[in-house]
Amino acid sequence: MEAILKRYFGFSAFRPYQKEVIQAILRGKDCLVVTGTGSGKSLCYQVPPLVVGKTGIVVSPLISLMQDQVMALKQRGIKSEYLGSTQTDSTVQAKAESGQYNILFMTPEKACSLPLSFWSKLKKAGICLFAVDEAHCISEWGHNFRAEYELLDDFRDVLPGLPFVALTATAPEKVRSDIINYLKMKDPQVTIGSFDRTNLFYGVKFFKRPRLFMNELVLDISKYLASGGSTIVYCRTIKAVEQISKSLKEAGISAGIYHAQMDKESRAESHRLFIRDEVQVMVATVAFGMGIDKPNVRQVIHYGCPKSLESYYQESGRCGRDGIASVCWLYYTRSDFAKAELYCGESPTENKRTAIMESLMAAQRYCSIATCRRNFLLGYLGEKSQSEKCGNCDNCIDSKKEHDMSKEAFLLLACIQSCRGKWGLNMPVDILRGSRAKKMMRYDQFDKLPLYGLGREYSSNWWKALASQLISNGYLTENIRDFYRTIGISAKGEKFLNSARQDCQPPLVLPMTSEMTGENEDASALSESGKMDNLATLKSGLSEAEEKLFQLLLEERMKLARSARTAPYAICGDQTVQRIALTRPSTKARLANIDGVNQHLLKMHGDLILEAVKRLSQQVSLSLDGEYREPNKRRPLAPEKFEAWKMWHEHGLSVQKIANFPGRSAPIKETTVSGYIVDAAQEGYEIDWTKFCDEIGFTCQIFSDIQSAVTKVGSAEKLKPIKSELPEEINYAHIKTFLVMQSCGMSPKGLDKKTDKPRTGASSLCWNKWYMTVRTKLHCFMNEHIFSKITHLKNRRDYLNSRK
Ligand SMILES: Nc1ncnc2c1ncn2[C@@H]1O[C@H](COP(=O)(O)OP(=O)(O)OP(=O)(O)O)[C@@H](O)[C@H]1O
Repeated sequence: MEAILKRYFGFSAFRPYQKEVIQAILRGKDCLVVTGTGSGKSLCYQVPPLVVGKTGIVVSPLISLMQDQVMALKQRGIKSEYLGSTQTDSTVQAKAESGQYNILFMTPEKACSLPLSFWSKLKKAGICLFAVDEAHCISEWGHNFRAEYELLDDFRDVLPGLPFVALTATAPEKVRSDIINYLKMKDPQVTIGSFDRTNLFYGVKFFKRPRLFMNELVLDISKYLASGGSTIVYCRTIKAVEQISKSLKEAGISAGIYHAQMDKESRAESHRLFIRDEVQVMVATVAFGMGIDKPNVRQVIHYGCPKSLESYYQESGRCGRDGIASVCWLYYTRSDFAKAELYCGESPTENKRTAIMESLMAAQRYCSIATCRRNFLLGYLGEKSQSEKCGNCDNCIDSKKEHDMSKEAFLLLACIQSCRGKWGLNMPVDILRGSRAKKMMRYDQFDKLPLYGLGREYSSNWWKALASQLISNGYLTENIRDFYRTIGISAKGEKFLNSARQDCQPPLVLPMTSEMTGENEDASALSESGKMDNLATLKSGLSEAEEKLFQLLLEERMKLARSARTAPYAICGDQTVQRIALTRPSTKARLANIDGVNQHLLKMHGDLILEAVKRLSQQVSLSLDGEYREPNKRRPLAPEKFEAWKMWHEHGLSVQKIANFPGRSAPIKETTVSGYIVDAAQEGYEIDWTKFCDEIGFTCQIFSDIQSAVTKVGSAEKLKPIKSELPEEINYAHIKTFLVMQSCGMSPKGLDKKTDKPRTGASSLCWNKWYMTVRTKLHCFMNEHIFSKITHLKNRRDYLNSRK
C-alpha cells in the first residue's frame, strides 16, 4: 500500500485514518468517513482500486468536481474518467464497462440511468468499491440536499456484496444516521476525524460602510496576488459579485466571476480559468461551491456573513487544502444579520425555520465573539479543542482590550427586562437610543420609560455589539419564535441586575470588540489592515532567496501545465514545489525522494524540473542539494532569548517587567529584552507586531527615519553606522525591529492608528445621574413589575427637571 502511495501520489505516509479506512474497504466492509475539508478523504477510495486492480465507482454531485479530479488523477498516471451529461467522448462508457479505468466517476443521475447490462459487464471485469462522495447530500438535514442521492440505495441490489463508502466533511449525528440508513450500510466502519484545519487562519472584520469593505478587500487581495496565491471572494448576492469585480477591475486586478445566472459555458470557462491559475481571483456566489478542489487557494474572503456556520466551514475550507498557511476572512456589517426572515421564507416547516434561524444565529455569534474563533467553530461542529487559544485567529493574535461595562450592561439588561421577552434586540436598543419611531408610542408607551433615550451616546450598532458580548457571556439569551428572534435575560443576567446596590455596582469586565471600538470607521479599517500585515503565521518561513526560487519554480510549473493542457496543481502541489525550492535536487533520485513527487511526474517532467532547478538556483545564488527543513518551523534560539519571548508572548509580561523580573540575578536593559524578542521573531517565533511596536514606541516616523538612514548608509549589514545617522532616542532595538519587519515583508501601516482609547466612559454619559437613580430603584423593586416602577421614575425625573 505504501509503495502505491509513493508511486502514484508521491506521498511517503498515509494520514492516520486513511490506512484504517483503506484496509477496511479491502476487507469488503462498508465505511462512513467524516473528516474535515481537505483532510485527504479522496485517497480512501483512490488507493483500493490501485491495490486490487479493479474499478472503483465514485458518485459525485458535480460534473466540474469530477472533471478536476479526473484531470489530477491522469497527471498521476491513474486511469480515470467520468460519466455525465457533459462527457463528449462516446467511447468512455464502453471502455468503462470493460474495466479499463481504475476510477470511474459519475453523477447520481447518470448512475441511475445506466442500463443493468453496463453494471453486469463491469462486475465481470471487476469492481472493488462504490463510493458516495459529499454523502451529506443524501440527507434533508444536510446543507446541500439532492433528491437523486436518495435513489442510490438501489445499487445495493445491483452490486451485492460490494463495499459502500460514504464520505463527507460535515455530518452531524442526524445526517450520519440518514447516510447509513439510506445507503443500507451494514455494520459500517465509522471514522470520524478532526475538523481542525490548523494551517488556516480565521479572522473577522466589521465594517460600517460598504465603501470601506471594498477598499479593504482590494488591499487584501493585492497582497496575495504578489505571492502568486489564489483568492476566492464569496458574496451573498449576484449584485455584490458584479460590484466587487468592477472595483477590482478599477484597481487593475482581473477577476473571474461565477454565479447561477451566468450561462453554463461562461461558468465552465470561469471555473477553468481559475483552476488553471489563468485568473488568480474568483468573485462568486456560493454557486461556486462544492466543486472546488483547487489545493492552492491561499485566501477565502466572505463578503457578508454566511447563512450558517456549516456552510462557512465548507466554503472557507476550500482554502489551503495543500496544507500551506492560508487565510479565511469574514467581512460583515450588522445588516447581514437581519436576513433571517428572508431565508426562513424559503422554508415551509417550522422545524426547518428553527434550524435556519439557529444556523444564522451561530454564524452571527461567530462574528461577534471576542474569544478564539477556531474553538468556537470546532465546538459548533461538535469537536472539543485542545486548548483555549489556537494562536492562529484574529482574536488569539490580537486579544481585545477589556473594560468595565457594568453601567452600560445594567442599562441594557434593565431595558430588555422592561420589554418582558416579547421583543428582539432592536426594540430595547431603540428605547435606549430614544428612537422617535411610531412603535415606541404604539407599544406599551416605551417612550415614557425612564430609560428612554438614556443610551443616545452610543450608536445602535454599539449597543448591539454589547448585547452580543452579553449573549456570549451568558447574561442574555436569544430565543426563536417562528420567524423572529426575541431577547431575554438569563438567570446570570438576573443575578447581575439584582446585585446592583445604591452605592456600588459589581464590575462587569467585557472585551471591546472592533464594533465597539471602531466607531471611527477609518481607524477601524486601518487597524484591521495593520493587523493583517502582522499575522506572522502567514509567512512562508522561506528565506528571501528560497522564496524567490519558489516563485520562479511556480512560473516553470505554469509553463509545464500550459503545455500539458492541465492545471498547475495537477502537475504537482505548491507544497511539493516549496520542498523542491528548499532542497534543490541535482539528481532524479533526490527529486524522487521529495514528498509529493510521484513516478508519473518524474517520468514526464523529471529532466525539465532538474534543469530548471539548476538554472534558477544559480540565478538566486543558492547551492544545489540543500538540506530539507520544515518551512515555518522555528529555528533554535538562545535560552535567554527564548525565555524573554515566552514571557512576553505567552505570559503577557511587559518588556519592562521582563527586564526587572525578580528571578534574575540582576536586571537587564529594556532594549536588550526588546532585542531578544525581535531576534525570536526573526527565527520564526510569532509575535504581535502591533502590540510590540506600541510597547517600544516604534512609530511610522521612526520606521521612515531608519529607512532613510539605511538608504544613506547603503547597507544594513552593520547597525552602528545606521545608529549614528539617527537621533539619540532611536535605539538599536528600533533598528533591529525595522530590519526584521522588513525581512518579513511587513509595512508600518497601522502602527500609529491604534484605537486603544476606549470610547467615552460611562461617566460622561448624559444619563449618568439618572443611571444611579434607576439602578437603585430597580434594585428595590426588582421582584415586582419593573416596567411600572421605571415609569414612576421617569415621572419623577420630569418632576425634578421641572423644578430646575
Ligand atoms: N497521505 C497524504 N500525505 C500528504 N498529502 C495528502 C495525503 N492525503 C491527501 N493529501 C493531500 O491533501 C489534500 C486534500 O485531499 P482531498 O482532496 O482528498 O481532501 P478531502 O478530505 O476529500 O476534502 P473535501 O472534503 O474538501 O473534499 C490534497 O492536496 C491531497 O493531495
